[in-house]
Amino acid sequence: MLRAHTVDDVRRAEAAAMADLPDGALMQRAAAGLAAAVLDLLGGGYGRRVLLLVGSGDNGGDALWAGARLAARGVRVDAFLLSDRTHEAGLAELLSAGGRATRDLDDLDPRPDLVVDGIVGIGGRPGLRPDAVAVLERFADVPVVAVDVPSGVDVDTGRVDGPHVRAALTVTFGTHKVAHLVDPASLACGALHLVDLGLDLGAPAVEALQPDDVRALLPRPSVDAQKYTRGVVGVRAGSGTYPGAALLAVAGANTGLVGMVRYVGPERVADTVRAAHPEVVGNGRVQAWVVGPGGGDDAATMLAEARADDVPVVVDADALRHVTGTLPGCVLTPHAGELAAMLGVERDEVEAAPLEHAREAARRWDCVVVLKGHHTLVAAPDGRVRVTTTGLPWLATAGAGDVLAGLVGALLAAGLEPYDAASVGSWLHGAAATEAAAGGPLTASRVAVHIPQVVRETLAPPRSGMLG
Ligand SMILES: NC(=O)C1=CN([C@@H]2O[C@H](COP(=O)(O)OP(=O)(O)OC[C@H]3O[C@@H](n4cnc5c(N)ncnc54)[C@H](O)[C@@H]3O)[C@@H](O)[C@H]2O)[C@@H](O)CC1
Ligand SMILES: [K+]
Repeated sequence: MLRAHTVDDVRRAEAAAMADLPDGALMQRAAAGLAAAVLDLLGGGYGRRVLLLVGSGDNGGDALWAGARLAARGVRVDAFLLSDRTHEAGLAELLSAGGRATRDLDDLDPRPDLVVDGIVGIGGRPGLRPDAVAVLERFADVPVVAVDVPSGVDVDTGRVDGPHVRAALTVTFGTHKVAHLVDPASLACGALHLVDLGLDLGAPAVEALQPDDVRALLPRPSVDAQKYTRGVVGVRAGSGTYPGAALLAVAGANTGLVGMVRYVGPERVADTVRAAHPEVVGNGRVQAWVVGPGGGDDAATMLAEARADDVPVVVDADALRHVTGTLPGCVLTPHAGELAAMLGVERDEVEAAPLEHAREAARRWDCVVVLKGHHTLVAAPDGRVRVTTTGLPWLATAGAGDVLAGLVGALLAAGLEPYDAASVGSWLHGAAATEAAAGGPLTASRVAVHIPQVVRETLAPPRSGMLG
């Protein structure tokens, strides 16, 4: 599991660790990891040129100590000091290693290979001051390595309300922070590299499933499995106007993860579904329903009928408009626009603070909420949040959500808890999209086709090491 903690969590863990360590030991670990990552990115040391942007706090200290290590490896290191206050020991170390420091923009090496953003870290307020904006603009074409977090983002919420750094790589310390995983800040981080500090941290604020976690959670048939014991999922979707949504939701449900798939909808649509998926049968008992894709005016009835069965329901698309009371045990799968309409706010507000809105929705409707986006969020009513880091921008395509709803429904019917069904479904959906795209465009139908292959690869035992 990839875990992200709040600033308070990190401060507490760092204080506990520092009580047992010599002064500055954590900063040395951080700086060593940062310097190694920068050397890796530069492809070597001697002759390379690095510009450090140094703020007043320990984030600047990390940059200076790492800069000293780089200078010792033959890198030309210029430090631009953004404040009258500078980490003194770090600055002295940089200068004695042969680095240079200035407060004058015109004194800087005009052509650095890399900028290191040590403006602010977890102690920073969101936004950047004009001097930081000016230097970033001057070197706008140079890749940036962010120290701990891209300066200017709101570390605990992932909001980006003002100017901020856009990094090619973020080297973080001790644990991931919320901003690394949650949009829109996650979009400013580039690749992530975690340097271990040996911190003892508690429960994370948000987490992201990794292949091992998905492997452990994925349902698989027991040796004496029958189709009914493996779970039956029902899909109520599609209408005369949107027959394709039914096909896609059924495609997402019918990937072999359950024993049986039922479809309930207009006869003409049912014929099309059966023609494409001959295994699919009609109405009957199910362990979970998927309701809403392409439902149009029938969505309210679809939701009421599914709810009458007293099994978990995945509520998607048109059915989301008909959610009234709480839905314990169910899963809502809105995109930002749909969630905004449900909460009575503007879409922009949801996009600016998806974590806050997903959490609020999960609390309000007392169910799991999947807020779809670049990094889809899965929020549980008890406050837990998982972030999906699989997938790619090509997945922003019509019908992809229908496939996801069907897939999550199948995992619910197979017996996963709603939080696991939603997060595992979202993870598989993203991974299947990446396989389907193979570096190029994709369509929603192709995502469904690739799900079994992703399940196969995920279930395969990890390759053994030398001792394995
Ligand atoms: N606490 C620890 O044990 C460790 C901290 N480390 C580093 O220390 C960082 C935290 O250091 P600090 O607590 O000193 O805080 P920061 O260095 O993140 O920033 C705080 C300083 O920046 C100023 N500031 C706040 N917002 C600003 C803004 N928007 N623009 C310009 N200046 C602003 C503040 O006045 C304050 O002086 C971490 O992010 C990490 O890089 C690492 O060395 C690992 C160990
Ligand atoms: K930074």
